[in-house]
Amino acid sequence: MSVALQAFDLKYGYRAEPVVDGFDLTVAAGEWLGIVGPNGSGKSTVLRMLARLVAPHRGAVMMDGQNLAGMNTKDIAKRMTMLAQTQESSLDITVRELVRRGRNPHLKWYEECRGQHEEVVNWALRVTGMELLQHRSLLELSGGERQRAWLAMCMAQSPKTLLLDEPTTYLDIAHQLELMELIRRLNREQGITVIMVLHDLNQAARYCDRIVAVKEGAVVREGKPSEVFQIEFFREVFGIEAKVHDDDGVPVYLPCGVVKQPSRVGNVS
Ligand SMILES: Nc1ncnc2c1ncn2[C@@H]1O[C@H](COP(=O)(O)OP(=O)(O)OP(=O)(O)O)[C@@H](O)[C@H]1O
Repeated sequence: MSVALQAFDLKYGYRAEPVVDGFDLTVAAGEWLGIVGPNGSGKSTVLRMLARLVAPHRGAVMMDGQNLAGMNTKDIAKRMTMLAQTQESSLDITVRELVRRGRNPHLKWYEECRGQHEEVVNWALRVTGMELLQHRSLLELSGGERQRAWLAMCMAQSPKTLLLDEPTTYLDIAHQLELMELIRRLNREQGITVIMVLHDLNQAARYCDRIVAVKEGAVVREGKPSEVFQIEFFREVFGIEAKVHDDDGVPVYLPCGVVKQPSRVGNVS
C-alpha cells in the first residue's frame, strides 16, 4: 500500500484543554476517507492540521514520508489542497481569475499563467462544470456555483490529495449529489486521494471507501462503512437510536430518536 498521508499522535487545543489528543491516521494513496463525528469532536481541527493550516502542539503529519512541519508552503500546495466549508464571499473577481490562482504554486515568480498552465485552468473549469460561468464575478454566483468555483481552483492546483470540510453543507440535495459524483470521478479517474469531513452519514456510507469516526478529539471507530455504521455505533458515538438497512452492501441508517438517559431532574411536566 502506498501511503499518501499519515498523522501520529496529534494534539491541539485552542485554550488550556485539548480538543484533539492522541489522533492517529494513515491514508492510502487513491483512497476516499470520510471523517465523521458529533459537533465539536475536533474534525475540522484535525483537517486543519492535516493541511498544515495550524501546527499540532504534539505529534506530526507526514506526506509522502516527509514531515509537513519542515516542508515549504509551495511544495505542500503543489501536492495537497483544502476546500473549506465556507469561502470568502466578498471577492469580486471572475471565476476564471479565481481558478488561475490555483496555478500559483506551480509558477515561478516571473512566470505568468499561460500555455500549459492555462490548459490546466481550462481542464479544471471543464471537469467542475464551470466553463459557462467562467467570466462571471464570484459575487454573481449562487452558493452551489461558488462552491464549485472554489473546487475548480483546488483542482487547478493539480493536487494528489484533496481535503474537504463538509463541502455539501450549503447545497441542495441535487447539488450535493452532483458534487459527490464529481469528487468520485476525480478520485477514480485521476487517482486523487480524498479526505472529507461529512455530517451526512448516508452519503459517507455511499461514497467513502473507509470511515474514521472521531469523538472528543480521538479516533473511536475505523473501517469500511458497513463495518462502522452499525446500531451500536449510532448509540455510542452520536447518542441516537437508529435502524440500519443494507442497500446492496451500502448501510443506510434511519434515525429513530435520541438514546434515553436516566433522568436526574425528573419530568418537566
Ligand atoms: N478558533 C477557535 N477558538 C476556540 N475554540 C475553538 C475554535 N475552533 C474550534 N474550537 C473548539 O474546538 C472544538 C472542536 O472544534 P472543531 O471545529 O474541530 O469540531 P468539529 O468536529 O469540526 O465540529 P462541527 O461538526 O460542529 O463542525 C469545539 O469545542 C470548538 O468549540
